[in-house]
Amino acid sequence: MVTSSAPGKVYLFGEHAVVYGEPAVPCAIEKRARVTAREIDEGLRVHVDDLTLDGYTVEYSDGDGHPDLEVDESLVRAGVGYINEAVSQAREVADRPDAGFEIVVESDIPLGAGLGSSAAVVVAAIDAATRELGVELTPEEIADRAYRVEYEVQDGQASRADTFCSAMGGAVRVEGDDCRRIEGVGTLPFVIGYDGGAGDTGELVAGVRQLREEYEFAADTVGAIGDIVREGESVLGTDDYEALGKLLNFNHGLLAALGVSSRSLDAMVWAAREGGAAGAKLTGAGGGGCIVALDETDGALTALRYTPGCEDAFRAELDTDGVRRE
Ligand SMILES: Nc1ncnc2c1ncn2[C@@H]1O[C@H](COP(=O)(O)OP(=O)(O)OP(=O)(O)O)[C@@H](O)[C@H]1O
Ligand SMILES: C[C@@](O)(CCO)CC(=O)[O-]
Repeated sequence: MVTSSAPGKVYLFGEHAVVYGEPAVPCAIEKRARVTAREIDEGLRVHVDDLTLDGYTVEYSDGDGHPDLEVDESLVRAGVGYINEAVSQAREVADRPDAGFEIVVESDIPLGAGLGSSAAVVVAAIDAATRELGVELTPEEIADRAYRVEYEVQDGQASRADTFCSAMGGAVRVEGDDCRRIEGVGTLPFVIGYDGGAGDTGELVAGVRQLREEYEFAADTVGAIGDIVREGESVLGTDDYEALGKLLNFNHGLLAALGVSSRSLDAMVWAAREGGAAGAKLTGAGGGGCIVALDETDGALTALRYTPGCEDAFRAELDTDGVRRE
């Protein structure tokens, strides 16, 4: 039996624009998904705890119905898809097409909220299942296999950013197929606000695509996000949180212009800024979910906790570890 874990992430800069070949900088955070894999005679049994924040448990096997009636069927179907594909990757890598698995998934990362829950689950699952079959992949190989899973399950709507960041840990830079770790970043005082909701990544990406096709200035806006990322890279590692924060604020404004913010995300961004954060922006696909702020003091955290619509607020340090065996 092998247990592996992998971190979630926030985008310091560049979500959405990364879909059009601009660079992005996601950062791994100390919130993890843990997956345990045990080889069994045949088939696939999966136990999922915390599929929603309310902590339902779902159990299913190949071909079975889904006996848990309390969890939304589409959520279960999507969850099944990620695990099935991750297990297929492990079977292929080990050249064991018929290997059976019992898989247990536990995760601290809210779903569809911009913190990369699916990537963390897939990365941890591939690592645990391959090790259980006696094969050890490098983090880069796991990142590549996990990207193929996300690409498959999300119908081609996936960049390499989430999976590469989760596998490698730390701050990373992704531009098309070019993925690398950014060394020497030091600490980043992330504060996260969560509105309890989620966004539909596919729909939000499609909305930006449409705007980009309709208006040249929307295409320019996407390009300007790329400029912010390039500027941000030169500030990373200097501990100049004020300069970084200003760029976070600018990035949020452009994402809002592209229509991917929401009332509750904007409210949390403003609460964090007024609480003293150096800057704040939505993270991930948007529409609902999480914002990320930079704040060394407790000001933004306290302000978020008193903000109507903010369900949870917490600190999440940069996690320099990527996928690891527990
Ligand atoms: N603990 C878990 N157990 C099983 N499946 C999970 C778990 N966490 C996430 N998933 C799967 O990942 C899906 C969410 O992935 P999605 O890509 O929509 O959002 P995200 O990765 O959380 O956020 P974002 O891509 O905006 O950063 C869930 O609907 C579920 O299918
Ligand atoms: C919106 C997006 O840029 C980030 C979602 O986490 C989509 C992607 O890169 O796959």
